[in-house]
Amino acid sequence: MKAVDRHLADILAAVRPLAPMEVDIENALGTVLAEDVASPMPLPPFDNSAMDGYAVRAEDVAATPVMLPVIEDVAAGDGGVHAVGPGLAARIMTGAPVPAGADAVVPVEWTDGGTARVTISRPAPFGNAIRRAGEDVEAGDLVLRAGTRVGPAQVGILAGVGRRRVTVRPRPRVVVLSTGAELAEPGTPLGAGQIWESNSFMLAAAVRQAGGEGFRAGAVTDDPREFLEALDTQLLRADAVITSGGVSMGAYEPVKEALAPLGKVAFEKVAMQPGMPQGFGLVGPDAVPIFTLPGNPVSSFVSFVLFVKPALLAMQGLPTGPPPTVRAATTAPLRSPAGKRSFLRAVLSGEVVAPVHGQGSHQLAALASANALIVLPEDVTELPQGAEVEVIPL
Ligand SMILES: Nc1nc2c(c(=O)[nH]1)N[C@H]1C(S)=C(S)[C@@H](COP(=O)(O)OP(=O)(O)OC[C@H]3O[C@@H](n4cnc5c(N)ncnc54)[C@H](O)[C@@H]3O)O[C@H]1N2
Ligand code: MOO
Ligand SMILES: [Mg+2]
Repeated sequence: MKAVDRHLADILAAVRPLAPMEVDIENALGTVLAEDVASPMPLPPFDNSAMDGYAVRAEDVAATPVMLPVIEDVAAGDGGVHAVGPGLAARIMTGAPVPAGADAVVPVEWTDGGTARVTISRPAPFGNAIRRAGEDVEAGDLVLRAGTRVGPAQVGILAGVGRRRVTVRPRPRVVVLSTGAELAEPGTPLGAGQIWESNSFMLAAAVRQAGGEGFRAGAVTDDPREFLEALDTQLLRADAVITSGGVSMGAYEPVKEALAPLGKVAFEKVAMQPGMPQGFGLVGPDAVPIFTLPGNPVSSFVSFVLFVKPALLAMQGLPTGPPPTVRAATTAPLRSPAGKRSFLRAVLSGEVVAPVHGQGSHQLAALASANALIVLPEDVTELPQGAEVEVIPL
């Protein structure tokens, strides 16, 4: 059997970051920046008021109460603003440029709110309520680095430095193709021997959570020709393909039967539980990565976490590798088959981790009740309650 680490290493050696492309910042959410972004100018670009009030010279309001003539109103967006001379004030609004000569803003609450003249009841020290040019960013400063995942705040600063378009690595478009004659669409009635199809929904959601766009291509039956036709069509829009089912030792294994003869996908037994039957390769004229995951729902989920997600991160130009782990003490004794790495579904809370009831690779409800995977190494078969274990938070 192939080692888990070897299988991941082979996959990561074969996948490449997607080509960068320019997008409108409105479509940048969730992508990864492929360029460093600098600000062309200081932010704020000019000294401006932090409050609604009066722009004054601090020395003129050192002794209060004091009455000052108001020379004009300065609103946010005003251009040619007059200087504030000694003994004068300008009524100013939040975000408006601080007039030359003024060095403090008196909030309106400390005044009588006058328009022709204002009486100020409290001194405002030098610099009061003034936001200085360049306080956030100096001209030329990097505000975002290549490799940053774009969230709402990153979209905001892109706009804030005047960018409309930005170069990113796109979200990988991943087609999820399920196989199995027994599969019925959720929301439709079940026939005899049928179950509702869940893997394509779960895997498409996992793709989205990993920064990609997941497309469900629906389920095909156990006919390898039907599978190949569906694959051919889907390859046109896919940066990667995930299949579920049809890769084990049965008489009807459409994925294996269709792809094995083409010699592009290596079907292997990986030394893990669940998720032993695996396949990976590059298919079609564009050498699109394909992950052929086992059909048992928990097996396909664990396979995604271990192999597909790291590959999707690499395709987005992000640092990648095995899923990050933490350490915790198990609340129950644990068992694992010799020679296989086990991934037990568990609930992690702080320093302790409790395996959930139902560790079968078909037990999707048990998976849905878990928030972590306990990792038991290949050479471990038993651990007592309280032992420290490695845990993958989900
Ligand atoms: N003789 C052997 N039998 C099996 C072996 C083996 O080594 N020797 N391996 C077992 C293991 S481990 C796994 S995992 C499964 C993998 O099977 P396949 O990848 O071929 O998947 P299927 O046979 O199509 O389905 C397995 C199981 O999962 C259910 N399934 C499949 N697709 C979906 C879906 N989209 N949504 C919900 N459930 C799905 C399917 O009904 C089966 O119950 O093989 C073992 N057998
Ligand atoms: O390895 Mo299968 O993936 O246990 O159920
Ligand atoms: Mg099978």
